[in-house]
Amino acid sequence: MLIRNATLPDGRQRDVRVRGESIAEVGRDLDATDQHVIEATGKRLFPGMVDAHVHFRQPGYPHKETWETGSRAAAAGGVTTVVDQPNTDPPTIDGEAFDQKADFAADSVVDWGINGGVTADWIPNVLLRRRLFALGEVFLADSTGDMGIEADLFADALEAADDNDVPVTVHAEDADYFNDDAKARDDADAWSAFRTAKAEAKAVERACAVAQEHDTTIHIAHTSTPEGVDIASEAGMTTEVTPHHLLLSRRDLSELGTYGRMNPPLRREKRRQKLYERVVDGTVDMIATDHAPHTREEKDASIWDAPSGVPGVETVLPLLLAEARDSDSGLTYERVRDLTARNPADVFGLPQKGGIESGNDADLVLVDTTETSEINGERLHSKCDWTPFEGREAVFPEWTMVRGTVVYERGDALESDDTTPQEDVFYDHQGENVRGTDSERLE
Ligand SMILES: NC(=O)N[C@@H](CC(=O)O)C(=O)O
Ligand SMILES: [Zn+2]
Ligand SMILES: [Zn+2]
Repeated sequence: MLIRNATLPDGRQRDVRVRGESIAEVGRDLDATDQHVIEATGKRLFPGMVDAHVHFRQPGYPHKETWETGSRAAAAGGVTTVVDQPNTDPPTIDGEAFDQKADFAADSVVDWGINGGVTADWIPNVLLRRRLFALGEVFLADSTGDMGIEADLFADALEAADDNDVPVTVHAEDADYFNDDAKARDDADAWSAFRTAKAEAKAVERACAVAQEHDTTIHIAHTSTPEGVDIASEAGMTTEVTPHHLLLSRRDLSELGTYGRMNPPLRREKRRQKLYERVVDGTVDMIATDHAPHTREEKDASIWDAPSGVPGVETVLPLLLAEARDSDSGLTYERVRDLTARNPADVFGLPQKGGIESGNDADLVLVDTTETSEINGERLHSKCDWTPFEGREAVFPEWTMVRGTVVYERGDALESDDTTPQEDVFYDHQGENVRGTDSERLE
């Protein structure tokens, strides 16, 4: 197969030859004899996004999301690798729970990794011998799933992970710095007033100090404050930022209500802008969504009773591409590529992912950045039929390919002879564990 005359993120126009599951050649005027040609003139080709932080909710909460619906949403958003977090039921804290989740993940149309969780009941020796993507998110404070842990356990977990060469990701909030005065309020902003920016900064500081004591590195999940990013980056650790912390702030809460409740919470507009600067200038390593779907029924509660979390896996790359279209944002297409593909692949050690280079997996996304459309929650493919980004401009993929197989084609991008609107199409494809296959499972 030959993808002809695509514009790469750095602006070069190239043909890309896909053979089997891999990119065979990137060059100019490649021979198209006997090739299935996909015309890409005037369109941009990106490496598929590696989203290091999603919650696909199976096993345990299939009414919120399943591996089928979550991975379809990923594919429709140009995400070709997802990493699932451990706060499922059962939590992914032992070998059996890992294996059970891996069986569900077989429904995924995109490639995947599974993280292992840390609680007082975890079985490190067994868990760390599974093909884990990483240990984490290790919850330093309670979030959805109530998996918050004590300081001693964090240090033990770091040591165990280090001994097994498994990366560690951390949900860094410290409940000692939550502001109980906010509990007297019942407006949506009370959640942001309660889970303070300081609670994040303090937890990042402590987690980084423990990592340094153990002469190892950690990755801070969903950093929501410039303070948190700076502390982590100065300590030599890596960070991710979510699309909601990048693009939304406390100002949006009057409209979002409990649909804007997540952990860590939305911050003041000033902080959001400083976070954005750090995403632009390279201090932040990657964007990850923390895709955390909950149903409308669950979200329609008081600010203290509603569950924390917002979906994001289908809208992240489309939103970032819309930002990159706007030259005032400072965000370039190359930076978007680094934040969504190259850096997560580097940080988590996936040499075959993250770039349009010969030899890499053919994980590709074709987009037409000359046009935007408005995000509409009901048209998204997650079970969660709402989004905090309703109405925002976005650039959705025309198609998404995972290891050489087109897994998704957007309906209105398909050629059609009549005027009836075409449905989006998903194709059968079995995503693989990016850490290795079942048959290679270590015992
Ligand atoms: N971010 C959230 O607010 N919620 C996440 C858990 C988490 O990432 O902390 C969830 O699983 O719902
Ligand atoms: Zn978290
Ligand atoms: Zn999370």
